[in-house]
Amino acid sequence: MTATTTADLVIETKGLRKEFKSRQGTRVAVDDLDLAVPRGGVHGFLGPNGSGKTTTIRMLLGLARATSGEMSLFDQRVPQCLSEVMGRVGAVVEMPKFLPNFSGRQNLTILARTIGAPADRVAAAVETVGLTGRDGDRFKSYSLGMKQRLAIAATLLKDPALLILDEPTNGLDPAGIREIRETIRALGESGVTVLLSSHILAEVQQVCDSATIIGNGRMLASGRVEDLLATSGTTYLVRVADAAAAVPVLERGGFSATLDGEILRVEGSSPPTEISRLLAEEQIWLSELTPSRQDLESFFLELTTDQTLGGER
Ligand SMILES: Nc1ncnc2c1ncn2[C@@H]1O[C@H](COP(=O)(O)OP(=O)(O)OP(=O)(O)O)[C@@H](O)[C@H]1O
Repeated sequence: MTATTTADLVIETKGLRKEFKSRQGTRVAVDDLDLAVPRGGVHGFLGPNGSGKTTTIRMLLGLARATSGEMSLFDQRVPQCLSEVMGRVGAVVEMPKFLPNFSGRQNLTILARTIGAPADRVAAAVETVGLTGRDGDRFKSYSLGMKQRLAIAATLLKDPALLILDEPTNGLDPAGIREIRETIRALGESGVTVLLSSHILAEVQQVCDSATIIGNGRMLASGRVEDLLATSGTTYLVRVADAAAAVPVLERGGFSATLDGEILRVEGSSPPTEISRLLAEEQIWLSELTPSRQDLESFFLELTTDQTLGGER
């Protein structure tokens, strides 16, 4: 990861810890977490269920008290300076309470008035989340994905510099998931820093520029997504007409290639464009070249399987 100065960090935690005490004992939900979210783009906060993502977000937003450690938003200590920075932070941690019989637009207009945001932000927010055309429909007629997008639109009314979204695609169908992901991507590109919590590696891979992976409340890895994936040594699935002929070509080029039915599993440290170049030189044309999903996921699993999730300690 390239060196990042504190001033470039929108979110920073140092030694953050959260214990929940019960009659059964002490549950450590967040354990000595150093989180560093750079300014701009989408930062994934990736971890299996129960790994401490929501608890961390709740602490950052002043909704839960940290047992120990330090937190800053925009270089200002929180929760001490929360009132000074909250104007720049939008968050969707759970579905806000919208009025079911009012339209999406009416709900946003009421909210804009309540928080003193200019009325013209409503149309802009509706457009950003892709609800234009449906904003006049009653909230209660919205699909879960539309409700989620309205929740994001509500946070945009105050024109935040940082948007914190906790598992925004949970419970959505594939079309809803795609729409939310596109919205998040667009927000990241527009200059807003987005912290996207997710337990889905593919989601982080598709949407995020950088990511922090946690397991059992502890940081496991952090950095640019492409660097994290490079560490995992991606396997590529390659389909060509004559797979047997392709094996020695790839091996001469420094890759290891194994035949798996009609598909070649190709591994190596060079970029995938090198696979197509080597094969094309021998007049072997690719009909498919895809990163092996299983291997990308196994990286995540490798990091997280030893974690006894949510165990008492
Ligand atoms: N109020 C609470 N009291 C006791 N334990 C809690 C409380 N809130 C969270 N926990 C525990 O802390 C751990 C971390 O939970 P958290 O909700 O932060 O994880 P998460 O990564 O957000 O998971 P999910 O994706 O399932 O929401 C879990 O073991 C959870 O059971």
